[in-house]
Amino acid sequence: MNDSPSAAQRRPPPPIPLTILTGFLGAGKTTLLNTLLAAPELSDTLVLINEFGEIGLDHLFIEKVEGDMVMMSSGCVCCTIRGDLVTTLEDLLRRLDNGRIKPFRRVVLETTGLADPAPILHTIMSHPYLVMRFRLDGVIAVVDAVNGEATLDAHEEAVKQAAVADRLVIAKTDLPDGAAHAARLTERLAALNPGARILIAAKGEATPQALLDCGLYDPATKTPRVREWLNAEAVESAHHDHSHHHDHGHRHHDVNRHDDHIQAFCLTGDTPFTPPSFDIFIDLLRHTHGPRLLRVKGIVALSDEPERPVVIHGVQHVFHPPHRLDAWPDADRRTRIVFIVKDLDRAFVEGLYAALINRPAIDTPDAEALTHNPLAPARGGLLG
Ligand SMILES: Nc1nc2c(ncn2[C@@H]2O[C@H](COP(=O)(O)OP(=O)(O)OP(=O)(O)O)[C@@H](O)[C@H]2O)c(=O)[nH]1
Repeated sequence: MNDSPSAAQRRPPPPIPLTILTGFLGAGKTTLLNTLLAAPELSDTLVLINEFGEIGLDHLFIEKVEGDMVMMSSGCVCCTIRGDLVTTLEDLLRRLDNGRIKPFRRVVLETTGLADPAPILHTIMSHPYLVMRFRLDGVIAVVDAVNGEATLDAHEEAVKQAAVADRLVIAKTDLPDGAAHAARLTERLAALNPGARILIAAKGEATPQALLDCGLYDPATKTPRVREWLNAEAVESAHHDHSHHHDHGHRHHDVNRHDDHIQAFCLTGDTPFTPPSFDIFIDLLRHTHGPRLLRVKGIVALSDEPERPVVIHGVQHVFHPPHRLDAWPDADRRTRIVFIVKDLDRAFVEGLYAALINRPAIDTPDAEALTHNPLAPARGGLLG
């Protein structure tokens, strides 16, 4: 049956994929963007530049479109965020819906080199309208092989940028200084963010195919790609390697090193949560440790419908509305949640999980105590 025009008009348009391109000052973000924009996959892309201070992109611009909008030599439209990200995105959607702007199919948001990407992810995910219109496709962080290690030592923002990324692009390995540092930098980045793929720009690895559509949904088949998105196996095996190094004293914990405040781990468990205990798990985590949760992604087994897991995605205290899948993506039926955290003890998260699935442990409240706590957050949480 055909939809009436009014029904078709009421249906919200498919969400637009939004990629966040980050990396420290001078790392090579614009250079990478220029290369990517030349590819047909990025035609009809809207580029948003969140510049800090002076805009050094004049070489990209050929034609003024309207206000802050410019047409770039690639044919893509570019806009500079001068004020608020939400206002800019809302304004762009209005212009798109009114046909006052060249239609775009994808958005790339280049952050300032000094940006902590977590609040940007958080802003988009927590906005009731933007979360419907945009689909967070992925975070790409560019790291400069020449200065990368020094930058990671000196700037916590750079560590956070690398830690929350889905893809890490190492630039400038074509320079002798860069080539010399590439192996050590790669190792450090892999320890910091074991779930992210590392791509070397000078080897031509940073292609649109490798960088785009790395979110949860495959836009072509419209099926979830949980396994690749989580990359939980990589996070788990990196944790084992890391413990091994600790056991042998090869790597020393340095409280002043930014990397040592950030860790990635995967919580894995066979026992499903009950829906109320899962709500409490997330509520307690975000209320007690919200700012420490740089990124949380997972697939979760719930006891009400064990064959239909829930996918979660959170940044700080904001969580995307959980999404029920029709089935498990593979034979593995375990809950797997990848945590990228700052100054948060893995044992706390594991203890909370154990308590909520009723695995007894010394000095840990059981699920009954947590779910029937009169001080616990009221119902109506993530799962309603
Ligand atoms: N040799 C070499 N130079 C590069 C590479 N990537 C970037 N550069 C150079 O590094 C400088 C900074 O690159 P940009 O792409 O402007 O870096 P950015 O991260 O956008 O910089 P900001 O916007 O200032 O934060 C430029 O001079 C680039 O030409 C690379 O892979 N190899």
